[in-house]
Amino acid sequence: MTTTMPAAGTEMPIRSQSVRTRRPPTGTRPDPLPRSESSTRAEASRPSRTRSQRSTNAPSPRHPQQPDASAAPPSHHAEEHRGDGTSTDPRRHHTSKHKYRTMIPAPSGNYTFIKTIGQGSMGKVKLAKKEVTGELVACKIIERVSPDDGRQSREEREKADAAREDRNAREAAIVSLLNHQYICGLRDNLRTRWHWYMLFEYVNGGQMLDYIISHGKLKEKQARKFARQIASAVDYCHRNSIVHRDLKIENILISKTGDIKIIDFGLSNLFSPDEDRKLKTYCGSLYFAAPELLQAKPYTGPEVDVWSFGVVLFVLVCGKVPFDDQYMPALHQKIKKGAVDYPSWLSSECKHLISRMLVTDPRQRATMHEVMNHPWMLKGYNGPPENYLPQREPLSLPLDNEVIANMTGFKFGPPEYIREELTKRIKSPKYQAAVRRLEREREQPQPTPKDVEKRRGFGFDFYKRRNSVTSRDTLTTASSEGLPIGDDPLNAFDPLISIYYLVREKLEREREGQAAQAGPLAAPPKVQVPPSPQQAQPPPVPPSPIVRPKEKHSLAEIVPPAPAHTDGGRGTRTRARSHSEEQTREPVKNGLLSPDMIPQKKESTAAGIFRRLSTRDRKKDVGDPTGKSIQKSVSMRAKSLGHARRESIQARRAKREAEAARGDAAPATALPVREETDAELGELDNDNGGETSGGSHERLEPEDPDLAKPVFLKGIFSVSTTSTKPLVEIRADIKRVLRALGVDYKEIKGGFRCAHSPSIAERQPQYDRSRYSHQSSDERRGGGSRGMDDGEIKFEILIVKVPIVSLHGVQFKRVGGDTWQYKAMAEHIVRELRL
Ligand SMILES: Nc1ncnc2c1ncn2[C@@H]1O[C@H](COP(=O)(O)OP(=O)(O)OP(=O)(O)O)[C@@H](O)[C@H]1O
Repeated sequence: MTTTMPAAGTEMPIRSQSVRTRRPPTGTRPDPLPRSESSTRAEASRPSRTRSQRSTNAPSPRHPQQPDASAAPPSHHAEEHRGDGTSTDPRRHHTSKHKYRTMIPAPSGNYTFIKTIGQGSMGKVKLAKKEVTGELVACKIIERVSPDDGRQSREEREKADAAREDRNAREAAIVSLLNHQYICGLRDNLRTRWHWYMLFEYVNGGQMLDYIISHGKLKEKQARKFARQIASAVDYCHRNSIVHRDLKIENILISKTGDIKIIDFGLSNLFSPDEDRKLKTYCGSLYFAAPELLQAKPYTGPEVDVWSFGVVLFVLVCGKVPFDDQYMPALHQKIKKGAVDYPSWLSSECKHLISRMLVTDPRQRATMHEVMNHPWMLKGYNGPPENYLPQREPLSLPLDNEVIANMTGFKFGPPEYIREELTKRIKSPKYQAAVRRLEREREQPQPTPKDVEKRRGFGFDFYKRRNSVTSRDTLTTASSEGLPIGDDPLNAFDPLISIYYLVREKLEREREGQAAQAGPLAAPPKVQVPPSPQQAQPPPVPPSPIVRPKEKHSLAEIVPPAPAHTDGGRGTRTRARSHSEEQTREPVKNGLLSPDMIPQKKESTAAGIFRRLSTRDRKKDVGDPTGKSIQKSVSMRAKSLGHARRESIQARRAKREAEAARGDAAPATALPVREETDAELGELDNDNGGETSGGSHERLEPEDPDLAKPVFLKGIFSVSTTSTKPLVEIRADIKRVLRALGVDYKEIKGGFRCAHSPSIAERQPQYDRSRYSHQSSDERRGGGSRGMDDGEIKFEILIVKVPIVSLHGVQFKRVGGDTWQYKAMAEHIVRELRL
């Protein structure tokens, strides 16, 4: 296929690792510029607006995906003052204590910031509340302009800013189109003169990383549940020609229902099956980066996600990364060699799956199809994970103008050009041949369940190495149907076609939403599309209504007459099965489930997950031969909600008292969920969580009695330890340990906000740019000194109150900084606390 489209392969280089080269302290040498910056020169040279134009801060309402074209990156020397009293001079802006506004006027309504909940290399992530509805969102704030710190010339800064602008627009465009239950959804998107504000659904169950720090590795059954959800989301992306490129444990959050949500599409891009449109940006976290990225080899896309997914899976089941070294060149070598030490207690199936994903030769590496159909993934389920891809038909002419007009954010060019290119692709012999092949398949009689099993790989010998794989079928069979990418006209045939589908589906969703708001009579009936033979999978099920992942489920959909663990049995495209895996598997406890009980069902599901997560095999922890398993002591004390429920409160109390009297460690208790109310969240000061004075001196009782109050547990996964000690003592212990470890802290409501700059000896591999050939996260962001000092980690320690039983728990939450340094510090603190 000939093309001049800049869809894939001509992307902006981004960064190499997000574990994490932090911005160097001001005054260090400038980072080298990303390699392909030249392609954004046109963007960089875009004229800045006049003073009067610039004074209009709030953009006009527009399609959320569509950046505010009027908010062009400002001149670096512009200075002006906004209506909200903050200076818009970039230089002042970066030094001002009050960097960000307290409210943002997004297209769908105003949002008020509550507090900072995360810090990435892009900037801060703040919890915000929509004024009208009270909905909580996570607002990712990305600066558009590098500060003038004297390290780069004006021209260099403008080039870097222009490249960053493209990447931000692409991230916003991609996340606004994705619609998947395991991908964090974009609620709103606003671009002002100085910032992008991306408002995502707030994922409030905590980070997967925190859970692993608290509890150690997961049982394989639990890891499988998460792995299937990750596979579902990744396959959905790949089939839409999108590669994430930054899959890592930090980018997996847990929702309140105990399901995963993938975040951070800041490094994602479109990919093409065409050999001549391979990607060339070497990005992602070093620990999770595929060896071909370290070798700067061009790649198609999906294969690098498969590698990172393999590392994530290893972390889930082992509680540590498979490749680790304090010395970065040695770490590089380990990754390139791909030699992994598998703990003896890992099942052979799990080992085999990971070893297929961590194959250094990308042509030999498992495809998503193989991963999703691997026996380990299928164990306990009737089939591979559902990818929740909507049903699609091949494209035909004429094309929809409205859809084309909304294909923005990817630098595809003007609508007429997109139309022309799409038309070319649809008329191309390759596309037409693919459509004919699909039609032939559809005309064939429905395959028997046995046939389908064979096709889906049940009969595939996963334990035999495939010797005869070609580059093409290895790299391109990301489809869970087994159709090579580039041969399937419906999925990942071409990035332009994929985006056309995604935009069309988004517009349909919006129309449906509007119709639903207008009332049930106005809502058009949903069309039931019979599945194609290709879509039909065993076991055969009666046709069900089409339901999108995020749509409300009818009672019938929520409570299917399916047996437990049946999520995968009906094919990867059968949208009727759009309820979550957990919902499917959760048995109906009695026959009396009524529609108004459905929300409670979700909560009980969450509790169920927690129960399963918490009942880990402690013996296996002890048997970790590597001695590196995370937080052994903590997990040894972990105890499940199931246990908590089974034991009477009185019995537990008596036991605790006896243990306390003996001086034993108190058992950690898995906790029922209680969400913070909006009112509680609102009590926290903006950005400082209600913090008071610095913690350089110890007070047994904080001056503000409110500070001493524990916060209620938020989410379901994060309590690392519990203690029978009085709250005052726990606080004093924490302060003692923090001081001993040289951690700066501030008391905030319910706990401590901490910052620490690890010593050289404490540091995980540091990414010395003079030796590391890839672009850093700083470069991804376009340079500048925003963010934390090199090596600094920020985290919170919250003392949470365990409802029902009178225990307190200590919860850690990374706010920013290197993940693995944070992990090491959190483990150290917990060890020292000896709760
Ligand atoms: N939707 C969300 N809900 C809750 N917390 C979130 C959400 N999105 C992000 N966060 C928090 O903010 C942190 C940083 O977010 P994110 O990874 O998107 O930013 P980033 O600047 O791209 O980071 P990185 O440097 O890792 O690329 C996350 O680790 C998480 O703790």
